[in-house]
Amino acid sequence: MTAADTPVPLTARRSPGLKGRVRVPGDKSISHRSLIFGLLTVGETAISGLLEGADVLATAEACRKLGASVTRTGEGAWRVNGVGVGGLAAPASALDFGNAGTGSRLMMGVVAGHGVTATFDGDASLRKRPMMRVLAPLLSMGAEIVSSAEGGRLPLVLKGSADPVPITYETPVPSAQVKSAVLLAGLNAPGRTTVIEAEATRDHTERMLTHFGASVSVAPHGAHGARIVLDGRPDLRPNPVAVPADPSSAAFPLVAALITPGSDIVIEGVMMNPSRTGLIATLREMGGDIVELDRRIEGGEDVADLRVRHSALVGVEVPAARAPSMIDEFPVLAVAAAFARGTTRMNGLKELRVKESDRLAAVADGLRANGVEHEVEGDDLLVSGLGRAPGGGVVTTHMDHRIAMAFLVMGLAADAPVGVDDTGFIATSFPSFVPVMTGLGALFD
Ligand SMILES: O=C(O)C1=C[C@@H](OP(=O)(O)O)[C@@H](O)[C@H](O)C1
Ligand SMILES: C=C(OP(=O)(O)O)C(=O)O
Repeated sequence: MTAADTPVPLTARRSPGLKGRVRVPGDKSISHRSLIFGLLTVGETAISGLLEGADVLATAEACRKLGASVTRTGEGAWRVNGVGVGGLAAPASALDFGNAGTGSRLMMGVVAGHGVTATFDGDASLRKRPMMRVLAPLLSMGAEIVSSAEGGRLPLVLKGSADPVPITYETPVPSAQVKSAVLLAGLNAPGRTTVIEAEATRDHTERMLTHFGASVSVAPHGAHGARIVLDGRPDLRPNPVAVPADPSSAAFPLVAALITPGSDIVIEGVMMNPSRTGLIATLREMGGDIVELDRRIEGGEDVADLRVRHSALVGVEVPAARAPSMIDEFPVLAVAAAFARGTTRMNGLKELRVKESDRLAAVADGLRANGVEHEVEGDDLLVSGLGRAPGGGVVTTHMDHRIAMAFLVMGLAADAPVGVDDTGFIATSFPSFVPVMTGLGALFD
């Protein structure tokens, strides 16, 4: 099963300066969570600005199978009537999460903390991804794996516990999905569930717990970490969610404008949550002209309109500690690095190997196909930028939306066109990518 039944290739070619104002779709992380919190709340949760991408639609369908009524009332406008913490229904058929790590792993946490059994499945990419990182703490909370593919992979049958054990869990990998799964299971545990992170990851679950009335505290832990403590069995209260624009999607027009001569664009309402702005910090260090206009609070998150102009970029070193705040942005940063002068060294990219594809390998292959000098040293990626990229390659996307979008961006400024073998998976996170980019003047064929 794939997002598109047959691959849809596309080529990007050298474009005139990008111009105009755009808004990218709602944040994927917050969209998944808004549906899941709607499921776990009795009463009606109204969501605006929901990302209507395939990943999030799969989560909506799973919420229905677990007992919620989920309806679309307009573009990005959704209503969820949930069952409340402890009230999950046993699903009558498998929960199919398609390409989505976030949806599947967060819902494993929800199921683990309820006395129901559910089958989790996904596409060929999701079936390859490690699930034991999430299942290990959930098993210690009382869940059981009834059956699974090798190594706890999907397809998987998970039996939850009606009376989960509150635990203290130190996450061995920097992963918001692992943290969130434990906290979601802990919602139905009688007592305090604690998650300790050595490196703090995106905090959308913690913020949403507070937004829905749970008692949760977050304290610093070590130099870069966090300690999160949740009181179990709250009565969550419905509260509307306004989903801000996704910084991980904004990254594509942003880098496109920086590398395409003559560009001057505005990207509206981009979420500026500090746990997500590592790319913007890095591009500014590289000399990127990114100006925040009208910084404000929308839907409980800092947002800003970003004015981005073509810039002469230079290579920089990206510290490993910054990786969690830009983990999905490395493919497009590698493209920006090709157009910079000098070497950009990106440290600590181990987690890229377990995304929709092995992104470290996929990015390296894409750079090679387009004549960009680079090296993978352990878990670090070094790109030797010449201020230009030869292009001329066709990139294998491996069912990975971010690989497809990153290399299409490269093609807008490369000497020769850049092709990607399949754009079908772009619909998982940014279904309007091609029209949004075309509206700015990007040339695709
Ligand atoms: O919690 C989330 O919403 C996400 C966490 C990250 O994954 P990891 O938890 O595996 O780092 C990120 O890559 C993913 O796109 C979304
Ligand atoms: C890694 C990603 O998503 P997920 O883990 O939800 O599949 C992503 O969107 O880049």
